[in-house]
Amino acid sequence: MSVTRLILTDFRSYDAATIDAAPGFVVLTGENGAGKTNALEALSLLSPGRGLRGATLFEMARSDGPGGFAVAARLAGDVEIGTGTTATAPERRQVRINGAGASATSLSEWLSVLWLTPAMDRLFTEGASGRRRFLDRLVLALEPGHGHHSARYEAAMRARNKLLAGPEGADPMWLSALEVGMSEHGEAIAIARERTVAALAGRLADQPEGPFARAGLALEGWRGIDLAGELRMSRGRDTAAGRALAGPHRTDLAVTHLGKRQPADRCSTGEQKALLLGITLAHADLVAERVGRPPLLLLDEVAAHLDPIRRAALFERLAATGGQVWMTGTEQALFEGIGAATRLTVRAGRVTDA
Ligand SMILES: Nc1ncnc2c1ncn2[C@@H]1O[C@H](COP(=O)(O)OP(=O)(O)OP(=O)(O)O)[C@@H](O)[C@H]1O
Repeated sequence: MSVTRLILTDFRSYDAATIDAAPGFVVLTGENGAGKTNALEALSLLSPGRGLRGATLFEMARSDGPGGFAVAARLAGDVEIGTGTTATAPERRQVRINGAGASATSLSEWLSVLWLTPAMDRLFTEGASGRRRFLDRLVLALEPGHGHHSARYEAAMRARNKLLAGPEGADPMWLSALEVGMSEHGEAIAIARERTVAALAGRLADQPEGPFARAGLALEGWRGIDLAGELRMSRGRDTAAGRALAGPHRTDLAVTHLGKRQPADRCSTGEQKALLLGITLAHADLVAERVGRPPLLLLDEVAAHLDPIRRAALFERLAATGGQVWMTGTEQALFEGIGAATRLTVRAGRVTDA
C-alpha cells in the first residue's frame, strides 16, 4: 500500500504542507533541520504507537501553532486515514479511517509501516525495550491483531501495578481478574512473537550472504507459559518491585551475526546497520508474500552511511520489495542510482519538487 498524498497541519515544523507521491521510491532531500525526519515521523504515525521518535503527542504539535496537529494520508485505492490531536486534548490521539473514528490499533489493518533511523544504531547495545518495540512492529505487520493484544495487556498491567501499590491492600478478586487478562493477552503476544521470529529466522537463514548481513534471531527471557499462575505467585515480589516481574514485557530479541558468529552488540557499527537492513528487507519480503501488501518503509539517513556498492545493492533490494520506500538525505546525488522516484526538496517546513 502506498501513500499518494500526505497532508500535515501544525505538525512539528510544518504549519500546512501537502506532499504528493507516486508508488515506489520517494526521496526527501534538504539541509540539516529542514524537516525531513519530521515528514517521516508523520508517516510513522499512520501505524499504532508513538512513531519513529517515540515522542509524546504534545511534542509533535507545532510549538508556535494553536495546539494540536493533524496528519492525513490518502492511500492508493482511495482509502483515507488520519490521526492527530486537538488543542483541548493534546495528549489524546484521535484516528479516522475513511471519515469514521477508529482505534489506533486498527490502522495496521490498512498499512504496515516500518522504519530505520539513525537512533536505531544503538538498538543492539541499549536496553531490551527498544528491541521489543522493533520486534512488535515486525509482528504487527504480519499479524494486525497483535496491536489489540498489546494494548489490552498494557492496560491490565498498569491497572495491576496501581492496585498493588495501593495503600490498603489489593482486592484479590480484582487482582485475579487483571492477572487472567494479562495472561490471556500476554500469551497471545508471546505466540505471535514466536511465529514471527521463526518465520523471519527461516527466511534469513536461506538468504545468500550479501551486502546485508544475515541475522540469527531468538527470543530470550519470559516465554509465555501460565502467566496467570506466575503473577499470582509473585504478588509480594511485584509489590516490592513496583512492577510485574514476569510477562511479555520481559522478553528480549537476541540477534546474532551469522556470518561472524557473533552477538550483534559486539559487531561494528557498520555490521550492526547491515544486520538491521538484512532483517528489514527479509521482513518486507515476508510481509509482501504473506499479507499480499508490502510494508511502507521509512529509511531516515540510511543511504548516506553506505558505500556506493552497498547503496546500489540496497536500492536494488528495496525495489524488489514492491512497496513504497521513503528515504531522506542531505543531497540528491546519494540517490542517483535509483531511477524513477518522486524527488522532493524540503526547506523550512515547505516541500517542493526537487
Ligand atoms: N513541535 C515542533 N514545533 C516546531 N518545530 C519543531 C517541533 N519539533 C521539531 N521542530 C523543528 O524541526 C526541525 C528538525 O526537523 P527534522 O528533524 O525533520 O530535520 P531533518 O531535515 O531530518 O534534519 P537532519 O538532516 O539534521 O536530520 C528543527 O528545526 C526543530 O526545531
